[in-house]
Amino acid sequence: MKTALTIAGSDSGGGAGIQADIKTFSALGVFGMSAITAITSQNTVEVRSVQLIDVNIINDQVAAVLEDIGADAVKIGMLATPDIIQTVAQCLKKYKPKHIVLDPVMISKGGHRLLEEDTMQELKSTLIPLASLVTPNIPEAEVLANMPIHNEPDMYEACRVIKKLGAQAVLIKGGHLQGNPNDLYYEGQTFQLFRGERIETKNVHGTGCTLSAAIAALLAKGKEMPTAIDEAKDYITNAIANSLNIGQGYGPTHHFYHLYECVT
Ligand SMILES: Nc1ncnc2c1ncn2[C@@H]1O[C@H](COP(=O)(O)OP(=O)(O)O)[C@@H](O)[C@H]1O
Ligand SMILES: Cc1ncc(COP(=O)(O)OP(=O)(O)O)c(N)n1
Repeated sequence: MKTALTIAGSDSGGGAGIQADIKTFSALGVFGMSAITAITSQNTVEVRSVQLIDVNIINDQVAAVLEDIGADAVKIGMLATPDIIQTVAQCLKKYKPKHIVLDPVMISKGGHRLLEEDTMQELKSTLIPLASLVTPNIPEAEVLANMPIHNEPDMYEACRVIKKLGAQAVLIKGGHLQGNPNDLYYEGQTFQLFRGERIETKNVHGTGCTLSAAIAALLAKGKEMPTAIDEAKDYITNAIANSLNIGQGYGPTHHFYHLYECVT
């Protein structure tokens, strides 16, 4: 049984964060474990409050898991402060997991900041260089690349800029652009565009979390990076197509166990 550890925030609404990650790991046949960095009180409409977890508790969660069980892949989500980023980076340097997928969560779909202002530089200098893959959406890529992204050609330039921050590879997700949601992968030599067809739905809460968790799970299962991204793209597309109409706002993308057959 392959294992994956998510180091991220808790979403009480169940659609994003460690809840989305664990559901995705399980749906893809990987044993999921979690180290919680923040407790968020949220639903499909809003984030009502956030309680950050003490860095010593974050460190202990990661150490407890990696010293006993280990992890074939690590997925990183919401890390709200420089101290939390430094703590997680120290753990990654100590335990050296083979695959590290970093989803640079900054703002929730409902517009709530999940990353404090002074944390961006720490993310760039301390954490991104440790990542096997960093998976920004368009707004996050604009911040990381310090440039506007209006179209796919801009995505190519932004990939080059973000790659220079030190990650082994970059995947800029195209869902926030007009037109089809194509995602662009760049590992420093060549580009690969993973094409999608837009599904008209408001139920896109947690799509980024779910995609990065699916990539981590598939890497844990031994898939090469482009294959992992390709199969994770199929997974998230199916999840969106089968998403749940629950709550008043952005519904969650549903995690079907039968999707497991779609990507194996
Ligand atoms: N309406 C949609 N239909 C199909 N795929 C989508 C849709 N919106 C986003 N995606 C895909 O879902 C994943 C998450 O993308 P995106 O929404 O851009 O990131 P985030 O959820 O982090 O904001 C990407 O693979 C993207 O191409
Ligand atoms: C605890 C927590 N982590 C991440 C998010 C981001 O989820 P969402 O707002 O749906 O954005 P994407 O996952 O689609 O990038 C969150 N809301 N809460």
